[in-house]
Amino acid sequence: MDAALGAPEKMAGRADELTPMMAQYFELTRQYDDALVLFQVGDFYEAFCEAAERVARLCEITLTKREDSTGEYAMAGIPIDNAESYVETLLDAGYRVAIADQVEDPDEVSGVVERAVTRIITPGTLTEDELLGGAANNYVAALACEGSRYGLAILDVSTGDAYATGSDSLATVADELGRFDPSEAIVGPDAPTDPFDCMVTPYDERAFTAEQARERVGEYFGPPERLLASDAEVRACGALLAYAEYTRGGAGVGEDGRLEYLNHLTRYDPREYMVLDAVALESLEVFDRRSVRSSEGLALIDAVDETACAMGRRELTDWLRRPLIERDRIEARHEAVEELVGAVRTRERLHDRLREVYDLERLISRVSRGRANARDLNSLGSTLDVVPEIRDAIADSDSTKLQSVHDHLDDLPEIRSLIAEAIADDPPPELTEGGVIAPGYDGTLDELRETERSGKAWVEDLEEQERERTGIDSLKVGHNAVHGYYIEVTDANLDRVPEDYQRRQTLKNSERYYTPELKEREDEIISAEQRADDREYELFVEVRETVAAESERVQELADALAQLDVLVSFATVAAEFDYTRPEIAAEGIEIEAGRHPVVERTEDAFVPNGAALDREHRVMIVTGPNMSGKSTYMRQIALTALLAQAGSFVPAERARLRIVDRVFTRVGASDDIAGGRSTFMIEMTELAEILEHATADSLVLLDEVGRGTSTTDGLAIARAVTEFVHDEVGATTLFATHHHELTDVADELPGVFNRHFRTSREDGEVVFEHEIAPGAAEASYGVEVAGVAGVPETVVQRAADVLAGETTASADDGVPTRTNGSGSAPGSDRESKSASNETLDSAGETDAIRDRLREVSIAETTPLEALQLLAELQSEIEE
Ligand SMILES: Nc1ncnc2c1ncn2[C@@H]1O[C@H](COP(=O)(O)OP(=O)(O)OP(=O)(O)O)[C@@H](O)[C@H]1O
Repeated sequence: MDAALGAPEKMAGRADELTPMMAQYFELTRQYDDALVLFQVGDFYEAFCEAAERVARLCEITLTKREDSTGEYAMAGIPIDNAESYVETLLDAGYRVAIADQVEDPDEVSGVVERAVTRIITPGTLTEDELLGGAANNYVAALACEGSRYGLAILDVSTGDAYATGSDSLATVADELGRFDPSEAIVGPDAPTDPFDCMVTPYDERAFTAEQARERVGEYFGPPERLLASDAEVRACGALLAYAEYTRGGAGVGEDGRLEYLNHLTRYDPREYMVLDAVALESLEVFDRRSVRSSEGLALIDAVDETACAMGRRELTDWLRRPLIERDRIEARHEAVEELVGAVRTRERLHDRLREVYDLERLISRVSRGRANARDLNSLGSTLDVVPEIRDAIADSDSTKLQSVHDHLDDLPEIRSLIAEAIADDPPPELTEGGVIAPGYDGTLDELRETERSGKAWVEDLEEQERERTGIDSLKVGHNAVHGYYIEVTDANLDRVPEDYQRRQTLKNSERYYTPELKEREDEIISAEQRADDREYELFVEVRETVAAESERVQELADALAQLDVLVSFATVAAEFDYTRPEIAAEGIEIEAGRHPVVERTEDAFVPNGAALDREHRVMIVTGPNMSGKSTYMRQIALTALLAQAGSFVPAERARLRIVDRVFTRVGASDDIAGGRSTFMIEMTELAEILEHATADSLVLLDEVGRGTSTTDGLAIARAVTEFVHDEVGATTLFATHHHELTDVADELPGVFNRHFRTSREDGEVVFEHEIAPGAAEASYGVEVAGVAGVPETVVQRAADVLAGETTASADDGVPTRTNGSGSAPGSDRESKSASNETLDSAGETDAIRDRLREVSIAETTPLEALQLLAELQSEIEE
């Protein structure tokens, strides 16, 4: 157990003697023993004992100590005003943070102020806007297991987005987690933690019991069996709701403990969407640009994001993460986009209006949690104000999708006018200091403000009056926070001070007075002001509760606006970058002049390429030198399918696409040095996954499979995989390879065909044309590309010599030779130059090295070990 968590040992020993404040701290640390308790003492959040040491070290703040009659305790304090950055540091270090606020006004109690945990901040349940990076969703997940069935629930506490799904396969659960990428997870008893890539903690087992879970799900979403498919799902959902309530620590939770803004759950079957596992999302660079290949930091989402509001951006993320597989739904989106592409003015108007839309999902969540201020309500109000115009703009649309959005655009008229009438125009962020309620909304408040105003006006006139009465021209009337109103007279005029003046304060060169009447007015002003402020707060809370009661309608509106924003965004991108509406077909992938949506933005002269695959031509072997464009081409086909199924138009002149159930990728291996898995091992694991799960409806991208091992093994594996994919799986497959021998398979298997990337030579240099053409490439040009990439000339020349020598030598060795069309490498003019090559002929040495290499088990060798071996072999040769 981490010593920084739970009740400090030092206090446990003398629990009965602790001062009342420390006793409170002790009790809270005992109760919230899985979180670091930050305990409010005035303007600071304090931690004590081991927790203080940990906080001080992590947050780099000074460790002090507190001494009282019971002893000395280490103490570290975080200033409340900028607690966020410190809390973030603690979360990053893997802690949950329980915030224990003072829940009583210290001025109003004698003795120790009551404190309570008002929220527990955890990575997956953040709602503090400052800590949430921008518009993106932040998810917490729960996994439960019942027999062989897994149930997964996912929730964004800041927006109320909730999902549930289930499967018999842990791999499917892992794929779904790959889509959502949660930042925290809780797991039920018996549920595995290995599919998670985030902070995972077991949580109170009781919350996972069927009985408790069923009850809780019922409270939020109605009868569980109407919504969820298995007990495992119910248990995951119930536990997740319990956890979300727990982290709210009672604040902003309804009377019955409910989080009122959570009232909609999307239950889906993983099979309702195109499956995109974490490997595919990463290698296609859908959300993050991780590899060095794609240019200038753009991911797919950046290339197609013209959304106007934060909700739209989140919705777009969701559509790209879960592309559809139902033809009708896909075509409904295309139809809407088509209509918006054609209606330029409407589209622009919609975009402009949507920019005025605030993040309703987060606003309503703040409203329900009792954390919204008057500015938030005004933001909600101004968003509702633009809804009628948005609704009008699509009122006459033909598209059924736009019509359905239209029907959900409810501007909540009563809430809109309530906010307009009740909330002041430019309110302060605080709620207790007045200025939040508009004049005219409440008679009592207006009277109080009038009393305050007329009192102040009387005071303002007083200076002039008293100057006249006393004849003292320099007399001043002023106010300060400590002494209130006063009349100030300089020492030179003290002899003219009237009798009814009573001394209030003596300054260096003057005296300050008050009169009984001034005092009376002052009391009136203060009391009216105080009562008005209290009244405002009371009214505000009433308004906020009325709005909270409509959270479900606000969420529906938010959802409609978000969908519209994505459709408008797709249409804007389509118009600006010349995308076309894909035709959804029963069979085949036919693309004319297709482009890579990201690379085309950064490559000045992007060369469009087509593709034609169908049942008779289902496996395309793509050859061509390094850098000729193979990877770009394969990804562009997958991205075209993904975009089309997300509902977007696609970057091509024409596209006819079948629906794909899953995209598999095995492209570019990255070393997993920390995990101790070799490149080859990763490659084979991913390959195994593909071969096991791909179906005839899948799209499979294989990039240089078999690269991490010897040429012979690599070729053998590549060939076997091609045959298996062709014969057994039947998936539409693109296979980029440097094994030219693989292109021979096209002659043997009917569904396999060759394409290559054209290159030409200009002044002895390779020129990449980036154009795909029928048939196989002639050779790989690897050595020339090394030259283009800046490898020193001597090395390139040496490589050219070795290559020529090897080609000759290998024929004698029985190692497979290149069998491209002409039977000789395109650099055949080099062969004569390297006739005197000496490297590969000292037989004994070569044999010894070969033997050692043969003994190496590549699958079990880490990159570091491989480097070591290489170094040893090199030194042997040198000796
Ligand atoms: N159709 C195209 N038009 C213009 N430029 C392109 C095109 N396709 C690719 N490129 C450019 O060529 C570069 C190399 O492309 P890519 O990585 O796809 O080549 P490759 O053949 O897969 O290389 P390797 O065999 O080394 O993996 C890319 O960075 C890209 O900028």
